[in-house]
Order: sequence, then structure tokens, then C-alpha cells
Amino acid sequence: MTKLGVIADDFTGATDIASFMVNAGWKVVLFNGVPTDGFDAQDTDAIVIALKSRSIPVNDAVELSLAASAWLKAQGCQRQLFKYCSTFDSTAQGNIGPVTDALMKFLDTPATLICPAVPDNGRTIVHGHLFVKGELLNESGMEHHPVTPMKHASLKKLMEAQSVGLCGLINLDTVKNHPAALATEMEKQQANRARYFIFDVLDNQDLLTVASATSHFPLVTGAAGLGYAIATLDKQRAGTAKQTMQVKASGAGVVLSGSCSAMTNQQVDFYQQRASSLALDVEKIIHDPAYLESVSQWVITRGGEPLAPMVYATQPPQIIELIQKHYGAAFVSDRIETFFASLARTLARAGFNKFIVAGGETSGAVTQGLNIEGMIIGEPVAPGVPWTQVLNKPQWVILKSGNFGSQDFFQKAQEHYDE
Ligand SMILES: Nc1ncnc2c1ncn2[C@@H]1O[C@H](COP(=O)(O)OP(=O)(O)OP(=O)(O)O)[C@@H](O)[C@H]1O
Ligand SMILES: O=C(O)[C@@H](O)C(=O)CO
Repeated sequence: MTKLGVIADDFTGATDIASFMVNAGWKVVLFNGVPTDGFDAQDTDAIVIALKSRSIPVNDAVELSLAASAWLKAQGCQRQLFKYCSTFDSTAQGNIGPVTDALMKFLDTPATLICPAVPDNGRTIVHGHLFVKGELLNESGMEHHPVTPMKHASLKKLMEAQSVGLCGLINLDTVKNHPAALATEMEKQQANRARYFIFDVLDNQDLLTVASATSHFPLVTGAAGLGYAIATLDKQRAGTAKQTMQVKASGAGVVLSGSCSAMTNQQVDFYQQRASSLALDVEKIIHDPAYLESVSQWVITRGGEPLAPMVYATQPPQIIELIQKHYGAAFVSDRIETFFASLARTLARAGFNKFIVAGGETSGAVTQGLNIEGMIIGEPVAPGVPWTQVLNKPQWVILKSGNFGSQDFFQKAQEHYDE
């Protein structure tokens, strides 16, 4: 029986948590959207459903998440996890609270866990406040996020502003030094109407303690670290071998970068000094109908080179600002995403079988362009960014969150090929 069903609110977040669970030794399958059919889960430990529900209207996010939850329940998943961003990306009208409340009702549970901590990626919780690499969330740069600016670091404040209940805080001392007291402490807080538990977490050991204390909850919520902890606890009990998956070296690969994050900018700079690279011309994307064909041909003629050619829209923030002012942010994003989707589809038809994609929205677009229904999760190239094999196709894809991976990520990804 599948142990965990995960509902992720974006594509790269879905591969992030899937990868952490694979790393802990679980076999994981990921679907893009709610599958229309059932799935023969066999020895699958976790099924992840990737939605695109982080910044869509609340009612739509609730509806999609409930459909995913019902499907996971029908597949026999023992428990469920709602995965959101480790930086709790949401607004006061955001979707995390309403989706959590709806899932709690559907799964009939009076309490759940709120745990965006991912110590491996510098996300920790102290006194109920979320830190990103040692900085309070609202001083980490996330306060300037264009869609979901994070103006507070208190998880209690953030959660209570968008949900129907109260949070209960469990401090670091109790987590670290008195794990045996956690059950009583939680009961006490529940008697005081606590509905969402926030535990302080500094390291992976704390996460294991938290996952263990909440293992009776039919629903938990949080980020990739929680998936890692749940899978690790299970493997400590079961102890079988890790899932392996090979990325075939034969065939051609391409790097498609539509992320404009600081890290992706560095990765693009690094890679373009080593491999054939083409910066996309936004004006041509919008106005030149022949541009797709010429970019496709540019990539196809370079498919045999030792390093995969790269096509990128990635630019530093000041240039993006100018482009967005000129065309309108939503319009230009949509056109670039559509371009990447069409490019990926054309390249797949030309025999390209490996796609290294940067950016959450860009990944969503490429996944749709390639008509990918689901993926088996393989080895990580960086924490939270694994190679994946497309279900039922000889095709491999990486979906990289904007800020994940080191400078040499695109090159490093290609060192994972098997002959
Ligand atoms: N040169 C450009 N001008 C304007 N918009 C661009 C440009 N290049 C990319 N974009 C758009 O910026 C958006 C980047 O979002 P995306 O989610 O892909 O990356 P990200 O925000 O860095 O990643 P993540 O969400 O994983 O952190 C996309 O909609 C993309 O189309
Ligand atoms: O949790 C994270 O930081 C990521 O998986 C994510 O959600 C990126 O959008």
C-alpha cells in the first residue's frame, strides 16, 4: 500500500519533495496534475501530484487540491502531505490556509502540522519564525517577491491570517530535549483549540522528531524536509534498497532556461562560457512567426556537441524590469513560456531526449509542451533537483527551481548520464 500521497502546489516543488523522499530510500512516482485513470502503484512508497495552484484564485486551488486528495485516497495512500514552498510563498489571501482547511475537512482531521523547514536548504524555524539561510523570511529577499511578497516571518501570523483556526507553537527545547513530552504538549494545546502545529526545527534530527510526533496525523503540510523525514523514519523501520534510475547518454540533450532568479543568472553565465548558448530575443518571440523554427534548427545542429546547447531567456532583474514595462509582465511571461513549450515539443520530435529546464513556471510550460503525464524520480543533481524519467517514454527531464543548484548545475547534470 502506498504510504504517502503528496499534493504539491507547483511543479518544481513537486520534484523537490519527490527527490528528498527518493534520497531517503523511497520509490516515488510523480504525476503532473490529477491523473484521469487509476495507477498500479505496486511497490511505490509515495505518489506526488504536481499542481499549479500556488498563485491561482483560492477557490480554484481548493478545488484542484481536493480532486488530488480524493484521487490519492482512491489509490489507497495511507496518509497525505500538502507541499508548499519552503519560504511559505503566499499572501494573506493566499492559498496555503484555505487548501489546508479544505484537506483537513476532507480527511476528517482536527489537527495538522505546518512545517516548511528544510535544514539542508537553510530553511529553519525558531520561536515559530521561518529563517532562510540565517535571515528572517521577511529580510531574506522574499519580501520583494513579485507575486508573493513575504512581509512576516512568524508562521503563526502568516497561517492564522489565511485560515480558520489557531496555531500551537512547540519550542526548540521541547523538540530537542524532551521528545517524550511532545504528545502530552500537543494534547494540551489541542484542548486550547490549537489546530495547526508549528514546531521549531534547526536540523534534520529535529525534523525526524517532528515527523515521528505527528505520524498519527492523516494530513501533514510543509516542504521537502518533511517528506525526507517521513521517508527516513519509514526506511529506518524497513531498511530496503534505494530506487535507482539511469539517464541514457545516447540521444541529445538541451538546456532551456526561463528562470530569472539570481542563482539561475549565475548558472547561465557559467554555462555559456563552456557550451553553445543562445539568448532568446523577446521581440522576435512576440512578432516573428519564423523564430521558433530558426531557434529549433540552431539547437538541432548542435545536438551532437559534448555539452548540451542552451537556449535562455534568463536576464538580470534590471533588464527584466525594462522588458516587462515595455510589453506588460503577464503578457511577456506567457509568450516566453509558450515559446519554450513549443521549442521543447519540436526538439522532442527531432529526437532530443534530455531536457534540463530552469524555472518553476518555465518547467510547467515545458512539461505541458512535452505532454508529460508523470515521472519516476531518480538521482539528485543538487538537493531537491533530481533527474526524472518520463513515465512510459525514453525521455529524461530536470525541472530546477530558480534558486536551487550550484553555479555549475547545468554541466553537473550531464555528468549523471549512464553509457
Ligand atoms: N527576458 C525575459 N523577459 C521577461 N520575462 C521573462 C524573461 N525571461 C523569462 N521570463 C519570464 O519570467 C518567469 C520566470 O519564472 P519561472 O518560474 O520560470 O522562474 P523562477 O521564478 O526563477 O523560478 P521558481 O519559481 O522556481 O523560483 C517566466 O514566466 C518567464 O517566462
Ligand atoms: O520548497 C521549495 O523551496 C521549493 O520546492 C519550491 O516550492 C519552489 O517553488
